[in-house]
Amino acid sequence: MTVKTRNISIVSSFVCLWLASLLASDLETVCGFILIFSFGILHGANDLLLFDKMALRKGKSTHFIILAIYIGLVILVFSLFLVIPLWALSVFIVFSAYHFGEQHWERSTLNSPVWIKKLFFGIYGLFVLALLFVLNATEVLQIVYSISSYQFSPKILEYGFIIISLMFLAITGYLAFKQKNFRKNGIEELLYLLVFSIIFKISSLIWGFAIYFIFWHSLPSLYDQITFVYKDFNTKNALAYTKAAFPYWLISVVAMVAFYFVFKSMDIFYALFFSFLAAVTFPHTFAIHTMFKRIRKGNS
Ligand SMILES: CC1=C(/C=C/C(C)=C/C=C/C(C)=C/C=O)C(C)(C)CCC1
Repeated sequence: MTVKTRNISIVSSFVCLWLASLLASDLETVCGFILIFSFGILHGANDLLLFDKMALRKGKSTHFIILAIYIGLVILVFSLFLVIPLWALSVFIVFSAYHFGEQHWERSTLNSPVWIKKLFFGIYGLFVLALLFVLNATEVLQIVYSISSYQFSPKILEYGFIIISLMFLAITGYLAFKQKNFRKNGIEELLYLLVFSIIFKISSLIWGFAIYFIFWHSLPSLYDQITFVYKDFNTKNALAYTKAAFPYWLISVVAMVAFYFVFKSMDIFYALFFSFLAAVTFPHTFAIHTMFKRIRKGNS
């Protein structure tokens, strides 16, 4: 994250927190979905453009091969949510955690072996998600039930939170001990975690998730993707990115709205929505991971 995007994230979070104190929880959820459907979906809608840009061989046939693999993967993951929902959900949470951690920490100079960095990205993301889940346990378990038909006790989330917190303490302790760079930003990062906890505690699940997902993940990611594809971030390039993403964004939003109106049940909608999010998240995580690798190598 750059200093500029981070400042935007901090200010927007406090504005949303203030909104949370004004809005009824149902309205918060509607606003949360509006944010997720706008910037959230947009930040993943150009994965095909990224894959095309990063492909070693360019051309129409490469584009169609990438498109076919992409569609195949999305259908496969979506189907896995129907057949083995708990496994699919667990893998989705681990992938998402890594993806959130990578976006948050990619720009900081951690001089550790690659595997420690990767482990740290994953544990950091898991810690943020565990905070969100444990502070909104009832709502989370209800959605997990609509996805998987398993009714877990809130204790599971509490134990999960304790285990992940211990892992997080161990790895941050190790990095703080080993690295001056890491210690330098430590207090600032801890304050962000405190801000996330307050947001997750005060907001409803979807609003809390949307605040983190949009302002701490999607907007910084959009900034990185636009800079990577068009070499510079400005209004013209942001518009070009949005134009390229528009057809994919529209298909996703129309599909989600159709799900809602066809099933007219919030439970089924949640199940379909998170399965859909997971299905597009797998190729997205891979696209962004490859993009960061290229940026580090200095060739885009
Ligand atoms: C909030 C939430 C969940 C997890 C969502 C996650 C993990 C989303 C990740 C999205 C990503 C990584 C998008 C792409 O960038 C559950 C457990 C499904 C159900 C309860 C509510």
